[in-house]
Amino acid sequence: MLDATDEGYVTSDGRKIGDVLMEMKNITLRFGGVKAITDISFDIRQGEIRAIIGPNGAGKSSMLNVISGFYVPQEGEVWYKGQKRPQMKPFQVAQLGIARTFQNIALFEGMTVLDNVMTGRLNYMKTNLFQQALWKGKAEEEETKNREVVEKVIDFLEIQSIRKTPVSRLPYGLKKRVELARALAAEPSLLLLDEPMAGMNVEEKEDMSRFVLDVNDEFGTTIALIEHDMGVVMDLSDRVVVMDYGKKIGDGTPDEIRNNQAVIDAYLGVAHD
Ligand SMILES: Nc1ncnc2c1ncn2[C@@H]1O[C@H](COP(=O)(O)OP(=O)(O)OP(=O)(O)O)[C@@H](O)[C@H]1O
Repeated sequence: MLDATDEGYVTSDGRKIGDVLMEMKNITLRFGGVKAITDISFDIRQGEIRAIIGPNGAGKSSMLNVISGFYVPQEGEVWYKGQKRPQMKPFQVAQLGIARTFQNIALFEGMTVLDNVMTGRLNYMKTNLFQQALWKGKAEEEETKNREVVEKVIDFLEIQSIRKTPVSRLPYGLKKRVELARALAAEPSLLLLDEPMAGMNVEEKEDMSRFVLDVNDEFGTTIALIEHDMGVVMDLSDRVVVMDYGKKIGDGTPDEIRNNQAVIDAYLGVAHD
């Protein structure tokens, strides 16, 4: 077991993981008669890479959607930065510094890579057209800052050469990287990745894994991800939550999860009581 105190813990590769950033407390989510999540609690700590895994239909996407504010659970509480988060719309959650990517790429296909990444700055564009006319200086300052962040992200994710290319012309793996760039442009405190490697070939998966690790390392961004590829999850994550039929059946380091009998049974399809 990790010796996670209130102040955090140190990973096997020597990274310092800090205080609790987000805490899910006794979350239950139902769709009519279907219980997608049953009484699940776990936390996400500052600076860590936290995975949520589980077989098909386990409730992973539902959980990610609760974190992002898209679904409101019938029971339980979401705590963020030490405060109970009230019921919020997804755009308000985004304003709290939580950005996400989607399982099915959700980019503006007709727009260039640069323009797509710029949309990640929308929450920072405070001046409207009227204000821009009145305070040209302020609007220019804002624009400069937005461009700076966007260019930094584009450099970081090595997509300079395609910055003017319409997204529709890009191969799948690069589209996924542009989605990551857009989420990063928001300078999130918590980055949610919904199956970042889905549909990728081995080389694309290796690239994406490297970028996820680099983002965490370079910007200190806390990352929560759901992913089907077990190899990727075990390599990338500091701690893993395992769900099965809407319940939490495991929570720990990749090594602990590998040796957890309930997890092994769930993946082998052992019958439930
Ligand atoms: N919008 C919805 N309406 C009704 N039922 C839903 C809805 N979304 C999910 N469910 C049900 O909730 C359960 C959990 O689904 P969820 O998509 O969260 O699982 P998952 O672990 O992400 O699955 P997968 O790995 O296949 O994407 C499933 O039984 C699913 O059918």
